[in-house]
Amino acid sequence: MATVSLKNIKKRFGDVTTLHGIDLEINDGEFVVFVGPSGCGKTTLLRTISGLEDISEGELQIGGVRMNELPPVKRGIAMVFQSYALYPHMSVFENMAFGLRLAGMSKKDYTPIVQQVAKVLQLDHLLERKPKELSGGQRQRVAIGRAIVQKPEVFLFDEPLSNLDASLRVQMRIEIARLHRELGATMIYVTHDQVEAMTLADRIVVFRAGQLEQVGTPTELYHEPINLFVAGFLGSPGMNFLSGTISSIGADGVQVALTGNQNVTVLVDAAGAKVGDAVTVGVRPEHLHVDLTSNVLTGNAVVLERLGDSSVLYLDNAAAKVPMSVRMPALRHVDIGQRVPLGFKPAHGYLFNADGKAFRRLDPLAE
Ligand SMILES: Nc1ncnc2c1ncn2[C@@H]1O[C@H](COP(=O)(O)OP(=O)(O)OP(=O)(O)O)[C@@H](O)[C@H]1O
Repeated sequence: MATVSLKNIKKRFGDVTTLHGIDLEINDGEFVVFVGPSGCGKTTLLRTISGLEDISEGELQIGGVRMNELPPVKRGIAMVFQSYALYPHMSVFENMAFGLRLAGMSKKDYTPIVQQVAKVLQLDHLLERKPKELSGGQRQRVAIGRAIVQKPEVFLFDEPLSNLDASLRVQMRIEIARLHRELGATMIYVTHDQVEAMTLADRIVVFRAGQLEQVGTPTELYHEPINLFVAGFLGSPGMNFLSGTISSIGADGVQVALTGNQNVTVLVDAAGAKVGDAVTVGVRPEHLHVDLTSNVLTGNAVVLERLGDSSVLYLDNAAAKVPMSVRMPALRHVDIGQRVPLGFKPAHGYLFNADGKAFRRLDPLAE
């Protein structure tokens, strides 16, 4: 059983505290993705789990056994880094076999293991090559293969795909998802890539300044973020935020008077709110449409980005601090400077109080 249990984990570098008491239970076989802004402690936490960094306070258990004092090789984990960290003078075969050889396994015993994993990763025809004779994607497959041959119970990935080009990233992402299914191992994965987080994770952990902000399935975090920070962090382009005050509260939702004489209704549970409260309305770019006549917001087009499969239009709006983004059909044309009215359904809106805490949405998965 490779559960990973973090109990009040703290990490200090000298006087500076980087992790402020992390509590997290990861299930056997679960795929957990860590996300958060640069410097929030994701890599540090991964390194404390692996044993590359000491834990200043708290307890780490893997499979129910305390790991704090054990060296990395005794923890049943393998780590894959962004930089691949392959030995340049060794062949692919030797790189993949390195850990097994170090553990004292004979060549006769490790050769079939390396060959079998190389086959799964489509590296079998490259075993004699040196890392410099490989593409980035092939090198990262060697690094992953080197981890797999050790049959770890827990894989730790630190931005493993960030050095690859876009199409290779997609291929490798699919490969990692397949490996997770086939190996059934527990995986902890750090990334800055929204798509990797949303598609690979059973659960996503959002970090902020050395603390857990929210833990949940990708769907929960996307549709029911607990606060403005999580709402703004997941989604690309990010959620639009519009400031205003509550003008009425009824059974069909909360009405908000937005800056700039715009009135919208958002379908949320208004517990704790009262008329006159300052609030922030959130709307995702994909939920704003030109043909909707409810909750109309009007903006002046400033930039139209054509992405091929769709376009993103940016508009100035009196209630938004930064230009609002709107996902548009690929070929729709909008002139820069044109005034564009956009509506959204009340069920698609989000509402946050003055402290940034989200009100509970009444129909979070509404089409
Ligand atoms: N060895 C170290 N000594 C001192 N401070 C460190 C050390 N390693 C990390 N830190 C600090 O700890 C904080 C967290 O760093 P960490 O690399 O874990 O962040 P991260 O969330 O992984 O960031 P990124 O997404 O940019 O990789 C940073 O402020 C960093 O400067």
